Formats: sequence, C-alpha cells, structure tokens
Amino acid sequence: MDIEQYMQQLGRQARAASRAMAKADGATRNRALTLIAAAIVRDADLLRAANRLDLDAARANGLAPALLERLTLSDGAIATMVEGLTQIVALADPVGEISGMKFRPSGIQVGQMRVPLGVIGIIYEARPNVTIDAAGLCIKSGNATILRGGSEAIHCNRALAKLVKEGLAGAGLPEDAVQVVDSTDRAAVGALITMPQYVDVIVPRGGKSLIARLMEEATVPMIKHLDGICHVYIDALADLDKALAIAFNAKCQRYSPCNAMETLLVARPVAAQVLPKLAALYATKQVELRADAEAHALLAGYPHLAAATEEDWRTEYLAAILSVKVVAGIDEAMDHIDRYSSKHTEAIVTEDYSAAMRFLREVDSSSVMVNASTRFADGFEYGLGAEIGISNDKLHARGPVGLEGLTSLKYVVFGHGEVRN
Ligand SMILES: NC(=O)C1=CN([C@@H]2O[C@H](COP(=O)(O)OP(=O)(O)OC[C@H]3O[C@@H](n4cnc5c(N)ncnc54)[C@H](OP(=O)(O)O)[C@@H]3O)[C@@H](O)[C@H]2O)C=CC1
Ligand SMILES: N[C@@H](CCC(=O)OP(=O)(O)O)C(=O)O
Repeated sequence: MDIEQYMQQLGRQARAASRAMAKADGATRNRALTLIAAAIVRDADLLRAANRLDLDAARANGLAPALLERLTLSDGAIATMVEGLTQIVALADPVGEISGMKFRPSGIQVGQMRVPLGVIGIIYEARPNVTIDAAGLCIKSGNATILRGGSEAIHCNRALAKLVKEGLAGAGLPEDAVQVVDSTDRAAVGALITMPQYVDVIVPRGGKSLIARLMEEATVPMIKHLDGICHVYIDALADLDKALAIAFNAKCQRYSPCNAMETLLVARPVAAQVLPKLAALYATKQVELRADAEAHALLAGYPHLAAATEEDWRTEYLAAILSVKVVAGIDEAMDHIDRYSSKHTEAIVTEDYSAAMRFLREVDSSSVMVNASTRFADGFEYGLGAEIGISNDKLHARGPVGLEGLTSLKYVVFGHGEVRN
C-alpha cells in the first residue's frame, strides 16, 4: 500500500469513527480519557524508552537544543499529559449543549446546538505531549482525528497511539477515532490536506515551510496555528521592574514555544536605562542580541551582540536569540508590529492607561497583553484546560484554541406544525 492509499484508508476510517464519536455520551468519552491517562502512568517506562530512540536519532541528526528540549518526554511532561487529561475530563461537556432558545412571532422556537466539527486533521511539531493533548480534546469534543506529528517524535507518537487506542476500546469507542499517521513521509501531509471528503478541518501547527505547502495545496479548510513572531514593547512610562521581569521571561523561560518573544521594542526615553539592565539578565543565558543601530550603541560591550538586519524583524528564532529595536514611542512600536508580526501574541509594558488601551485596541494579534509575559498565551494558562494550538487566524477560532474551537453551532428549531406564510 502506498502512502496515498494508506492515507485514504485512514480518512475512510476516521469518517466512519466520527459518526460514532458524535453519538457517544459524555460519560463514555470521559471514560476513554481516564483509561488513556491510566495507561500512560502504567506504561511510562515504555514511553521513556520510545522517547530515547527519538532523542538518540535527533542528536545524531544535529537537532537544535531548544527543539531537543521540546522533543524530550520528561517525567514532568508525562505528569502534565496525565494532569491535562484529568483536567479535560473535568471540563463541561460542550457537545449537545443547546443555547439561545427564543420564540419567534411565527410560533417556532429557535436556538443553537453545539456539535463536533467531525474529522480533524492535525499536523504538528515534534512535541510528544501534543499527541495526547490533541487526542484528549478531540475525544472530549466528540471528534475523530488524524494526527501527524513531527517526524523526530515518531517512536514516541507510535507508543502513545497504542495507549490512546487502548483507552478508546476500553470505553467501547472506535479505535479509529484517533489515528496517528505511522509514517514520516511528508507525502502523508500532502494527502491529509487534500481529502475534504474525509477531513472537515486541518489544524496545522507549524512554521513557514508548512504554511507555504498549505497555501499551495490544501483543499480542506484550515485553522492555522502558525509561527509566533511575538513582540514586547517597553513604553516610556513602563514600570522598570515589570519591564525587566517580563522581557526576560518572555524570551528565556522557554525558547521553543510559539508564544516566546522574538523582538523587543524599547521607547527611546527609557532605552538607555532599560537596555543595559536587560543585557545583564540576558547575559546569564548567553542570549544573542541582534540590535538596530541605536540599541547597538546602548548595548556596546555586550558579549553576544550583532547588528540586526531587515530579515531579523521577520524571523522566529525559537532559540536564545532576540532582535532589539529602539522606537520613538507607541505609534512606531505599533507600526513595527503591524508590519512584522505573525499576529500571534504581543505585549506592552506601561503604567499609562491610555497607551495600554490604545495598544489593546489597535494591535491586530490573537493575544494582546498589558504588563504580562507573552508566554501566557496558552490554553491552560487561559483556563481552557488544554489547547489544540494557538490560532493566528480570525475566523472560527483565534488565539489559544480549546474545546469550543473543535465544535460548531447548528441551529435547532422547535415547532408545533407551523408553516411559513
Ligand atoms: N501556533 C501554535 O499553536 C503553534 C505554532 N508552532 C509553530 O510551528 C513551528 C514549530 O517549529 P517546527 O517544528 O520547526 O515546525 P515545522 O513547521 O518544521 O514542523 C511542524 C510540522 O509540519 C510539518 N511540515 C513542515 N513543513 C512541511 C512541508 N513542507 N510539507 C509537509 N509537512 C511539513 C513537519 O513535518 P516534519 O516533522 O516531517 O518536518 C511537522 O510535522 C514554529 O514556527 C512555531 O511557532 C508550533 C507549535 C504551536
Ligand atoms: N501553549 C504552549 C505553546 C504552544 C506550543 O506548544 O509551542 P511549541 O513549543 O512551538 O510546540 C506553551 O505555552 O507552552
């Protein structure tokens, strides 16, 4: 069977399974999640062994340190997967919820019912926990899903897939409700994004290479969870302590997430005060600073300093690298963000209410923050329980996407024999 035939088979199986999932009651779906969590705890050593195979191969292939960290299925990551499933179980069941019932003059009663999207194709980075997060949210929301994770995580994803199928079967649900693509051939992605007869929506979590292919080939509708060229702007009226804490955390707490800061903008009146203090913090992590001329002069002597190029303002580093620019004030900051942002997450640090409100209103990104780290753009941090990703799109779902983003609303009408005049 070639990859196209294989993917067509997954599509047929997913479509069939989606009908059973849409009918399954909430307790049954929760049961599957509970069984999956128990299986993860039981087989943690098997998962670690599979992850070691992935890590050994990734190191041999020279994978960047930040992406190795992301690939690592640590004890904490295992615990977080289990905790995430437990939290998803505790979330209110969105499926079948009827809202907004109103009587019309005609006598009919109109409302809306929340229903699963159907079959969700998810293409994502080599982060093993996403396999469980995505499977958990899709099962909870009554969807079937085809998961195509990053190739570096293939062994761990295979092992996780077995546990998911065990949980589904144990709850009496179709094992094909969650199918992990068992191939690293990118042709599988090409097939997945061009089978609208089986797949209702594609959720791509990826960078520019994936975006280009999707734009070129996809015939299945998408909710794009794409690159994070995220900004922090330190305003002239910023609280210095908050500015230092936020700018350090947004870059250095973790380098790989799409919500990590990639460009720091500093208002000219405070640049001479802020930048040297920030440099001292970044130096503890050997962060490379790529600065425009004005910032470069204020950072003279910093050991990892380079001149920023036009390309730097458009680059998502996912590493200990940060581009830095001095701006006149909020207008130039928002102009820069409008030109270079991937419309993911931006933050302003300021004690000026009107500047804060202007930033919130005028910056066109999926999360806009005042005096908080961009790293908070996250489903769990936003109280969604978990996230399928962070959408850069505006239609259907924007920002961190949880359960509701995997459903849609259909109208329901109750009548007593009414007919239209
Ligand atoms: N908005 C969000 O929620 C998230 C966004 N991201 C973004 O994703 C990126 C993560 O980095 P990285 O892992 O390098 O992302 P990549 O885009 O390289 O990989 C993500 C997935 O897309 C696949 N892919 C990439 N290019 C192609 C292609 N041309 N054809 C088919 N499949 C392709 C990869 O397959 P393969 O493994 O075979 O390369 C992988 O499964 C960053 O830009 C990050 O910001 C990441 C997580 C969440
Ligand atoms: N929501 C996540 C970020 C999204 C994510 O998974 O990003 P990535 O590290 O690119 O796989 C977090 O805040 O950790």
